Amino acid sequence: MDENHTNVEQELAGDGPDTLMRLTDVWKIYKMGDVEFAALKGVDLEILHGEFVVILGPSGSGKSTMMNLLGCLDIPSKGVVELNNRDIAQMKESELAQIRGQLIGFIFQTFNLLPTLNTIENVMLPLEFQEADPDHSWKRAEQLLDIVSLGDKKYNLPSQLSGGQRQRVAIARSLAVDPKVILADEPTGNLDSETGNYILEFLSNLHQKEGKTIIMITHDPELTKYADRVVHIKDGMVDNIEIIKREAM
Ligand SMILES: Nc1ncnc2c1ncn2[C@@H]1O[C@H](COP(=O)(O)OP(=O)(O)OP(=O)(O)O)[C@@H](O)[C@H]1O
Repeated sequence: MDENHTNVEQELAGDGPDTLMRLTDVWKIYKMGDVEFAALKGVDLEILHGEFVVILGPSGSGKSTMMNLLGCLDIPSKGVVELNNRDIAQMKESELAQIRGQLIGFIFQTFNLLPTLNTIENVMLPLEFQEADPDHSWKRAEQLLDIVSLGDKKYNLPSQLSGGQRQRVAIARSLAVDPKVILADEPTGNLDSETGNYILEFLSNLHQKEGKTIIMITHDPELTKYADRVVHIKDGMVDNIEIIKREAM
């Protein structure tokens, strides 16, 4: 087994330190011709394995920029982003792709379902990328659709589902490879409050019962109620970090 392979296996197993991700003096500077814009300005942040962290900030504060770094979709202009103590800027693209495909489940505000694939095909997609056995993928997708109460909508196209149902398909898809981390960008942004609440409770359940690390990005303070910590960001900087102490349930 080569060294890179071993490293990815460790990343995926979550072996090692308590800290899943560490951002140290992270800057992201976008260049538009001669003009530069600093979207993140020296962010320091640690995310622990098994935490539910909400990153909260107004529009333009740098949340999506941060999500791209936490999701290993981008690297910083300055500073270091580490995943299990390894600098992501030093990893090969193939290794980052494997991490994105197996360690992290992504959920987006706009659901990002493929319109020409039906519900079960959308859920199976990440497994197909991992070249999983098709029978196994089908069974796993069926099981996940049952979990999100959409067992009877397997053959519907996304256009034949409500917004809340589409987001439940997207959640089932994000869980297909059983990732350790769920990265959710405004997951309830396009949903009414009742449906949004269902999605939030579902994520909280994944955190409490299955120990998944949940990183959720939002502008809405109402969505912080299940978080262990809330990271407030403002103008590309961490304004403060709030630790939520909940009554024992
Ligand atoms: N590719 C880019 N080129 C130039 N500037 C960018 C780019 N992407 C983002 N920005 C700028 O960086 C800042 C932070 O953007 P970002 O999308 O991270 O904010 P956000 O908090 O996610 O906002 P929203 O809640 O509105 O999605 C904004 O001022 C934005 O205009």
